[in-house]
Amino acid sequence: MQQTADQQVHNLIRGAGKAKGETGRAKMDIGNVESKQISEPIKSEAQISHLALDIGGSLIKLVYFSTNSDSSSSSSKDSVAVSSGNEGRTVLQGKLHFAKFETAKINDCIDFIRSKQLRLSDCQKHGAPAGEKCTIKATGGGAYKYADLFKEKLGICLDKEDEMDCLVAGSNFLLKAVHTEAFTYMDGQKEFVQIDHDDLYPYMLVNIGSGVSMIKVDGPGKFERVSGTNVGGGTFWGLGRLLTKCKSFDELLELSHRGNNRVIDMLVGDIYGGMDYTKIGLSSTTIASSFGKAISDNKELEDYKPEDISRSLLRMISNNIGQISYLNALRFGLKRIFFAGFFIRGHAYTMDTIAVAVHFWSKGEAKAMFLKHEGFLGALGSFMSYEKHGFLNLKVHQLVQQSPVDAYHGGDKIHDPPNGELNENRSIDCSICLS
Ligand SMILES: Nc1ncnc2c1ncn2[C@@H]1O[C@H](COP(=O)(O)OP(=O)(O)OP(=O)(O)O)[C@@H](O)[C@H]1O
Ligand SMILES: CC(C)(CO)[C@@H](O)C(=O)NCCC(=O)O
Repeated sequence: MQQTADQQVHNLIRGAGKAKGETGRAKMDIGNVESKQISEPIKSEAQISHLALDIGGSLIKLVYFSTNSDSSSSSSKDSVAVSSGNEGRTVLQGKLHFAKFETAKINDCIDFIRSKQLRLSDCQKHGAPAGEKCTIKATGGGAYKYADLFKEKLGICLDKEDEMDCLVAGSNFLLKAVHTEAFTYMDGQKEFVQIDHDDLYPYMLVNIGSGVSMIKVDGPGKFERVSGTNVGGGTFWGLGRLLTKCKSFDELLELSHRGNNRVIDMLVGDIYGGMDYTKIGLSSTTIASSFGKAISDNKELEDYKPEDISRSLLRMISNNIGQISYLNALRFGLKRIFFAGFFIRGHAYTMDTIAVAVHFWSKGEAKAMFLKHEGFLGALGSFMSYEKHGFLNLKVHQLVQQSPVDAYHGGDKIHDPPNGELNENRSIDCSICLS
């Protein structure tokens, strides 16, 4: 059922603890979380509950709730018993936090969770029958692949949630609850999009992870994965690594800033002697063939600058995804396409290329939009699926651009994306209501 504007922040989430008869709180600490310093001393205390995971082909995403701990580590100070509409329930004020790790470095993620002291004993302390394992919600292929590893190393069972369900739940939640979530990006201009909650559906969700999923969303829990492509973020990073010898995704992305794709791409003008092909609407600067110049240049790979290769590759993949997305939106008459997934990284050139592709192929009819919490849809959806096990009501107060906790936030500390967006560092002020 669609929520009204006033109701939308009261998404009902049930905590796993309810099923076990506990209060839904587990005592955990926020530590120094530079992944290489996981075992460093804990810097600050906070009550953390309801950790959820999305374990993808490239990255592991974590979403967790912590109570405010600025003044005290006492849970009673942070939790507020609220009367109207919440009789008999405990309301915890706090933040939703986001962190990520490379899937190839899953042990860093496990160490991070361990540093939060999410212990089996906490689950049992709060009422889990002896012998019953501590469980956390998890989605993505890794929830299956790494289930035994989590059990073995942390004694934690992964309670698996469907990846597409979680992506859609996360997307619907963000679009309704965070009013500066969606934005357009064109010619270097970012513009926030006001979402009309009564006119959100249908829309196309394109999640660009390692691979790409295109999902037609018709309502809460109502969706169909209508297409996908294996040419996605994994392709950019994988091919880019081989072609440039870059050591990290961010280095590859960074390189693309300085590159000139025209050195490698064959343009319409290269074929038409510098002229436009006006009759079919192609300007001389349109890319006729990505990497096409490499066939005639008589150059070896080493003769090309890594930055030019990176830029051509990024352009090729972003353009292709934009085009396929639009063609699928066209199949279903969808005008709004939201792009998410960690491939985007709030990166100007990527967003611009996708937006131009959608604009070009739709002749301005369809609109590409991007999400601030782009890479965390699945993890958020996973977090929200706690509703299946108990009562927990999540209320978002506001989006905080840069949380104080960010100074020691989790995950692999990476360079700031070029446009200054720190997507994995955002936290959301909210409260959860336990009953
Ligand atoms: N620090 C990083 N390390 C590796 N890849 C990164 C990084 N930052 C962004 N990326 C990009 O994000 C992609 C992964 O995005 P995302 O986490 O949304 O997908 P995933 O869940 O890993 O993949 P899938 O859903 O296909 O299993 C990578 O393939 C890469 O293009
Ligand atoms: C396989 C998944 C769903 C895993 O997240 C993703 O990587 C994806 O959508 N890949 C594209 C597969 C395809 O439709 O061709």
